[in-house]
Parts: sequence; C-alpha cells; structure tokens
Amino acid sequence: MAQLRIALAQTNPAVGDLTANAERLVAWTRDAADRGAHLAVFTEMFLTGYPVEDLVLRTSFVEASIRTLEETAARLEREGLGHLPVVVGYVDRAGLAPRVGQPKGAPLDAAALLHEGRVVTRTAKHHLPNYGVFDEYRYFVRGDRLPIFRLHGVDVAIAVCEDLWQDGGPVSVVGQAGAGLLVVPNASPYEKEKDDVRLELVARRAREAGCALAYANQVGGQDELVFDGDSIVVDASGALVARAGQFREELLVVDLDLPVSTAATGTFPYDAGDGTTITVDRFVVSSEPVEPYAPEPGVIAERLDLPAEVYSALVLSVRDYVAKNGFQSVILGLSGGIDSALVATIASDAIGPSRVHVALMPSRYSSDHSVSDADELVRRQGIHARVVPIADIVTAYEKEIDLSGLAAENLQARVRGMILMGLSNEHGHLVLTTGNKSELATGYSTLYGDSAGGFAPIKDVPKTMVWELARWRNAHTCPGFLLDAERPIPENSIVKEPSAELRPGQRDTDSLPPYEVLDRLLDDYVEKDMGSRELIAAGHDPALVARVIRLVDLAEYKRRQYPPGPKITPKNFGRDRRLPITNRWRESAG
Ligand SMILES: Nc1ncnc2c1ncn2[C@@H]1O[C@H](COP(=O)(O)OP(=O)(O)OC[C@H]2O[C@@H]([n+]3cccc(C(=O)O)c3)[C@H](O)[C@@H]2O)[C@@H](O)[C@H]1O
Ligand SMILES: Nc1ncnc2c1ncn2[C@@H]1O[C@H](COP(=O)(O)OP(=O)(O)OP(=O)(O)O)[C@@H](O)[C@H]1O
Ligand SMILES: NC(=O)CC[C@H](N)C(=O)O
Repeated sequence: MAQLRIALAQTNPAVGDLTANAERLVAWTRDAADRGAHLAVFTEMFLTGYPVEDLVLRTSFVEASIRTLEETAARLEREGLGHLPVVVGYVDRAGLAPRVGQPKGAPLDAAALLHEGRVVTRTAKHHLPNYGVFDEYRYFVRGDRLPIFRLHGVDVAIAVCEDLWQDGGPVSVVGQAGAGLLVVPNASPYEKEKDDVRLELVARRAREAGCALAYANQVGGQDELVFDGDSIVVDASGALVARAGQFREELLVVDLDLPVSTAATGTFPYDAGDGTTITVDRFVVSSEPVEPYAPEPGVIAERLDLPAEVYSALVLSVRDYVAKNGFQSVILGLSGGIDSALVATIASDAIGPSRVHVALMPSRYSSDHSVSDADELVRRQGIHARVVPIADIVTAYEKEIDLSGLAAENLQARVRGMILMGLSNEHGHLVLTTGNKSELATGYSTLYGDSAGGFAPIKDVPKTMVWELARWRNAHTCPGFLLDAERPIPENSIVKEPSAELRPGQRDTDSLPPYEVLDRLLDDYVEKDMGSRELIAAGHDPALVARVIRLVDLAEYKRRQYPPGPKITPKNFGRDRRLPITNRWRESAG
C-alpha cells in the first residue's frame, strides 16, 4: 500500500470569469501544497464556471477556456507549484467532424491533469445529463477516454460528475482496469436531501469500481441553481473517510492508504458496459511511493437538518446573486406578512442588515397589525425602512381610469411594484420578489405587481415550508449568517392568517384551500406529475383536484414572467418544469 494526501477544492467559481477562476485555482493550489497534498482536485468546469449554458456555443468562449487551461498550467509552474498535480474541469472541444454551427469541433465538458507546467492529459464527461435542469445534449458531445495516471505508485482515474450517476461508462471501466483511486470533479446542484442520495451513490460506485473515490463538488449560487458542496471521500468498501461542509468553501484534505500498481502503461480499449467503448490511457507521473508519514484523521463535517439545509441554500443563493451581479443592496415590500418577513430575514443573513432596504406601503385596506408587524421586524433586524402610503396614488389612478373589482384590487399591488422599481432605479437596489411556490403554482399574485422584481428567493418554497423556515430561523442561526438578532421574525407574522389585504377582510382561504391541503396536492401534481385520476386515487378531493389543476395550468404565463430564484426541490418552476403556455391539454378531459 502507498500513502497519498489529496486535497479537494470545494470552491465557488464565477460563470464566465475565467481570469478570476484561474486566480482562485492558483491560490487554492498553493494552500493544498502548503498542507502537503500530493494531488489537488477542482470541480467540474471550474475554469469557466458551471453551467455556462449557450456560452459554450461560442468558439471564442471555448478557445478562451482552452487557453486559460494552458496558461494556468504554465503559471502554476512559474509560481513554484508545478510539482503538485492538479485535476481541473474546463470546456474543451472534440477533434471530431464538426457539427452545424460549431465549425471547430463540438464542445466537451472536459477535465485535465496539470503537472510541471504542462497539460498532461485531457478527458471529457461520457454520460451527458439531459433531464431536469440539465440540457447537455444541446451543448456537448460525449467523451470516450479514461485517463489513469500513476501517482507515487498509485493508479488514479478521472471521471466527471454524471459519469457516476449512470450505470456503465467510466466507472465500469475503472473496475475492469483496476485503478486505486477514482477522482471525480462535479457540479451537482442542490435540492433538498440530495446529500443522502449522493453519499449512497458515491459509496456504491466505489464498490463497483473497486477503489477509493474522491468526489469534489462546486459550491455557490448561479442564477436558479445553488451548489451545496458536500464533497465526499470514501474507501474502496464505500465507507466514509471524509466529508466537507455544506454551502461553504472548503479545502478538504484527506490521507488515504491505496494499493500500489504495477500494471502495464499504454492505451487500451475497454467495453464501457453501455454499448460503447472507452479508451484508457495509462501513464506514469511518478512511480515511487511517498516516504511514510503520520496521516491526519479524515474530517467529517456535521450534516445540516432539513430546514437548516434549505435556509442555508436560500441565503447562499441570494448572497451570490447580489455579489456576482454587482449589487450593493436589495429592496423589498414589507407587508407584515410571513413571505416578505422571511425574504427580508434571508437577505439580512445573506448580505447583512445594513444593506437591506424595505418599503412599508400601507393601503386603505391594510390592517393596523400589518404596519406594526413590519415595524417590529425592522426594529429587530436593524434594516433600512421607509413608509410610502399608497392610498393617494391609487386614488389618483382611479380618478383617471375606471377600474372595479379585481382590476381595482390589483392596482394596489401594481402601485407597490412601481414604487419598488422606482427606488431600485434611483438607488441601485436589487428588487427581491416575495412570492412562494404555492402562490406561483396557483397564479396567486399580480402580474407587474407583487410579481415584479429581479430575484425571487422563496419561489421554490411551498407556503407550509415558509412557516417552517421562519420558525426554524427564530430558534437557530448558522455560522456565516450576517444577521445577529434574537428571534428576527415577529411571532405575529408567523401565526396570523395569511391575507393579500387587497380588499376589506380578504383572506387567502377565500380563494385557495388551506395551505396544508393545497401543498400536498401541489406536491403530487407539480413535483410528481400525477394526472387527475392518480391524484384522486391518491386520496385528494376530486372537486379540489379539478379546481387546483385548472389554477396551475392557467398560471403558466405568469410563471414564465416571474423572476428567477433558487431551486430547492426536485422540480422547480423554471428549468425543471417546462410546459407550453398556449396549451389546450386539460387533465380532467384526458
Ligand atoms: N395566457 C395568457 N398569456 C399572457 N397574459 C395573460 C394570459 N392570460 C391572462 N393574461 C394577462 O394576465 C392578466 C391577469 O393577471 P393579473 O393581472 O395578475 O390578475 P389576476 O390573476 O386576475 O389577479 C391576481 C390574483 O392574485 C391575487 N393576489 C394578488 C396580489 C398578491 C397576492 C398574494 O397574497 O400574494 C394575491 C389576487 O387576489 C388575485 O386573485 C390578464 O388581464 C391578462 O392581461
Ligand atoms: N402593505 C404593504 N407594504 C409593503 N409591501 C406590501 C404590502 N402589502 C403587500 N406588499 C408586498 O406584496 C407582496 C404580496 O403580499 P400580500 O400581502 O399581498 O400577500 P402574501 O403573499 O401573503 O405576502 P406576505 O406574507 O409578505 O404578506 C408582499 O410580500 C410584499 O412584498
Ligand atoms: N453536472 C452534472 O453532470 C450533474 C448531474 C448529476 N446527476 C447531479 O445532479 O449531480
């Protein structure tokens, strides 16, 4: 057996900022070298950020990625770090026949080994995910090579992210070819409880490959995705050796005892077990095992429980959206209700209360408690507040244009939206939109009113979970949250009955079923895609099924115009669920 110290760089790249990502790679490699690592592993497409979407269709972007890779290899050598092999993800292109619109070879979701100033080898993801939020058939062609390099006597193989999630392909070839360690750069987005799925998957694949497995995952927010980190190292039996924290950057350094290999080097084709062939390139970086040293025990970070995990995802997502898009501050309408209270608290935790602005915009129908509950939140959190009464503005509209019923009610929400956008234009705040997933599902929001804004932090959070998160946050905090306040959300905002307050005495339950009932039904219809017969068979009330399905189907146009926000469930409104707006299919008629 031989010892090997590996460092997994669980870091937060910025999509499109290749220079900054390369800079970060050098800094983290220096850290890994200082900690005595023999190999540093970065995440999938780390140099470009992930996902880059249609940027990958531009030749200029692909060329910049390849150039950055090569320059980074040279720079590591210049800075005295060339001795430490680095595995990193980037975008390359295939030397294949060109595809239409891609004159210089189709893009590859690639990973390379850098050592002594050179790009020693390049490989690419074999299995391309093309479901849920992923569209990789649109962007990439599959890789068909598996590098296995001998490092201090140990054979180390490289596969990329989805290659772990599918049977056959690189993992089965690693099993046949007999490597001592499989390293896997990943960009695996968060959804609730996915960490349990990953651990089970990584352990199973290690057993199948018959070797230890080191899984390095990206961390950080990128539009509607948030990456939770959760990098994992298991031994050949699948037993957990080390695990990084969630939602934070971390260099996970692990000492492993791995089998020494004497296999012949060279290029060999293998049956990938999925109807394809993968060519293995076996070569030697160094064959001498390292001098024996005292290993450090593997660190296994404590897991967050469900509300802590979801809340942390929302905080990181808001923090990164604000920072990566160059905002200094945010603004939202604070109504005294629970949705805006939770969004304000997430924002305070993400960027600090001194950068959070709220507008209290009472109308003629606002209850006394809506203002006092909003005031109380402002006092507890120390955020910036201003009061902009809207009654006179609404009256001025009504003088000029005759609106009644719903049209008049919606005017209030629209006036508020206009005020927020005006304050955003004037002061450069990002407008946070406060709708939750239950409202988005049923279309319970006013277009160009409370649905106006730039980023929607809780759009994937069902209303029942909104209350759960508020209660959780009043009782807990986490390292890294920037709000230091006892019970930041007024209890009254949590316990009072939800109301849009667009007309006297209005309650959400006038138009919607109780949220406990609604959310269970929405979960089955939206997330599980059950049809109406299945929903009724699952015990949902037939009349309610018909009514809610109709609401959901008719609100597609509203969701398409809703701002982006973080995905935390297996199926978000956004990339995960794409339905036609113009659509005559009705479940009940089916
Ligand atoms: N297929 C389609 N494609 C494109 N646009 C379409 C469309 N169908 C209607 N539209 C447009 O949408 C308009 C109707 O939508 P919209 O103006 O939003 O109005 P609407 O959906 O009729 O009313 C808003 C609903 O949201 C509730 N609300 C409002 C504010 C806050 C809250 C809360 O508690 O969170 C709830 C309110 O009580 C009401 O039930 C139509 O007048 C039409 O212009
Ligand atoms: N009086 C108000 N002052 C400021 N903003 C308001 C006011 N009323 C509504 N809003 C804004 O419009 C959004 C929609 O709120 P509304 O009260 O209609 O329903 P809600 O979905 O129950 O939200 P909340 O729980 O935040 O009240 C609020 O989250 C808030 O951002
Ligand atoms: N980037 C990828 O290939 C990610 C796909 C994978 N199934 C995941 O969610 O982790």
